Amino acid sequence: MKYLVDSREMQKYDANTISHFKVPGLLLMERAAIAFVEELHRQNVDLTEVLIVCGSGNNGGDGLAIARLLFLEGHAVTVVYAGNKEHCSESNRVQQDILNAYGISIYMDIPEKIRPTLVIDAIFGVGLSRDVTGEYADMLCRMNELSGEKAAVDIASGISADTGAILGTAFRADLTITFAFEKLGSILWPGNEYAGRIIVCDIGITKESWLGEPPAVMALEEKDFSILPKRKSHSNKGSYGKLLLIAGSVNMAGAAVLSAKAAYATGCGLVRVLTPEENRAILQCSVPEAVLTTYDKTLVPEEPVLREILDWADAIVIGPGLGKEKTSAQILNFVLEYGTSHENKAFLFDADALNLVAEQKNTGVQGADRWKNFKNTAVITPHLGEMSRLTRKTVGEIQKNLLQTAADFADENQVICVLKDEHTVTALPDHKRYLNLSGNPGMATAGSGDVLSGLIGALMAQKLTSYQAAPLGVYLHGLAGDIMVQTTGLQGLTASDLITGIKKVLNIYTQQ
Ligand SMILES: NC(=O)C1=CN([C@@H]2O[C@H](COP(=O)(O)OP(=O)(O)OC[C@H]3O[C@@H](n4cnc5c(N)ncnc54)[C@H](OP(=O)(O)O)[C@@H]3O)[C@@H](O)[C@H]2O)[C@@H](O)CC1
Ligand SMILES: Nc1ncnc2c1ncn2[C@@H]1O[C@H](COP(=O)(O)OP(=O)(O)O)[C@@H](O)[C@H]1O
Ligand SMILES: [K+]
Repeated sequence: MKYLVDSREMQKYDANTISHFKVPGLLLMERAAIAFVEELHRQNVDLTEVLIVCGSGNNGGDGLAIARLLFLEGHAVTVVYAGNKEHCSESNRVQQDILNAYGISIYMDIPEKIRPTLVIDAIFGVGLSRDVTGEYADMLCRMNELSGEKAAVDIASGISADTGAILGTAFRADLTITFAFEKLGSILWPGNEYAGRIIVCDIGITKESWLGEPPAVMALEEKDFSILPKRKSHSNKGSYGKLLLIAGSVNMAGAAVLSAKAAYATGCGLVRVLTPEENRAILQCSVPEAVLTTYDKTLVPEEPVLREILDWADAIVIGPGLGKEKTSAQILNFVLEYGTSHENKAFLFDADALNLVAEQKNTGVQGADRWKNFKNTAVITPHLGEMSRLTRKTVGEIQKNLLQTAADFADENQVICVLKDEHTVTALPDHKRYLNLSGNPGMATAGSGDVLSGLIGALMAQKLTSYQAAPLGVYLHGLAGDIMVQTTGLQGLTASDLITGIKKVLNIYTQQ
């Protein structure tokens, strides 16, 4: 597990290191500058002609210290100060004095005709507090247009460290060398397009500096696969969970097929599919391992039938390709009612199950979102369009604040909200959030979400808690895409490839 920080958290951890652990701020700044310069060398950056633009805060202080180190190594360095030299942080003032003592000039504007091989941006870091305008905006535009590689100190200036939003104008880096922890804004879109390669350097601000208050956002890493269910020799299919998939409609059998295949690929012992009779032939041919219960598309199965198959299951996934017919809505309502009184079952709502809940909620149907009352916290897996219907926010609004939207929904609805995007957010109702770092744009392909719901359902059926299964499933799904894209390429990656990918990833991580 690694942690990702926003500006408030990073500033607090900086301050804790300085005030609680008595590490002088200037020492941290020196370590930051040394780490930055070492990384430039490690990355073989051309240091023939360096331009470094520094602001008046501590990010600028880092920049001034970096300029001095490069100058002392014998490189040609031009230092430009953006802002008011007098209105600066204490450490920034000290760094200015050191440069003056070494006789290093500090210019107030970018010299004409400069042709740098490297442009370093040290104007704003995590202290950026408002839109960049006027001379600062003009300076950033000119820096972007200059020749040479572009490197940002800590975060590209103009990017919100919290949301990744461009606050007015931003520096477009090829490389961001960041300190202590990765900043959320460099990972979230559109900030990720301004960060370039991100390298994290230790400067002595560690977990101790959290003083018991860890960052709210985490990202899973390969070592977190240690909780994946493993095969035991003394076992049978009943040992690996029973998953009920309520999926597929007359024109959407494929969603049920993909979900069921993904669940078996994830090691589920038994998968049963509840689907309209029309899908029988295709399901039996495509997933002969699945058990089927079918219904007449115009007639809801009798209550005892529904109750029997729900009682049978350890985990229930409802939604992939379900359609929005009356029968689908009636089955969904039965499941929502059943869930309120069955705390030993795990539930996942996806796709049309979410669209139906949204429709009912938005037309004022009481209890449309009864998942709020589930004792065993339910998982929901909306993509941005489904989230827009559920929240009545536009996709644009949601994208601007992906983390907060998912977290608010999780809290208000007491569900685990898996908001699917380039970096999927999994928000738990206790304020914990995961940002997924695996996956690739090849996964933006039909059926990819159906694979995810079958995968998470299978993990829940194998007795991972919903809190474990949702973020781990998202991470595994992304890695399945990453492993397959190496042979399929981005365009060629299909949802079916992801199923092969799941097997490959599990083969690697459950044998260790
Ligand atoms: N000792 C430490 O704590 C360590 C910190 N470290 C480094 O410090 C960075 C954080 O430093 P920071 O907190 O000083 O904030 P920073 O990013 O320099 O920006 C603040 C300055 O920008 C200004 N300003 C803001 N927005 C503006 C706008 N839109 N337009 C115009 N001005 C604007 C603001 O002005 P003001 O609002 O006061 O008028 C203020 O002058 C961090 O990212 C890391 O690189 C490391 O060295 C490790 C040790
Ligand atoms: N650009 C991307 N990078 C990484 N993952 C992506 C990208 N685009 C989509 N995905 C992933 O692919 C899946 C798409 O799900 P969804 O839109 O529900 O597909 P479908 O409805 O076709 O099954 C999600 O898990 C999402 O996170
Ligand atoms: K910067």
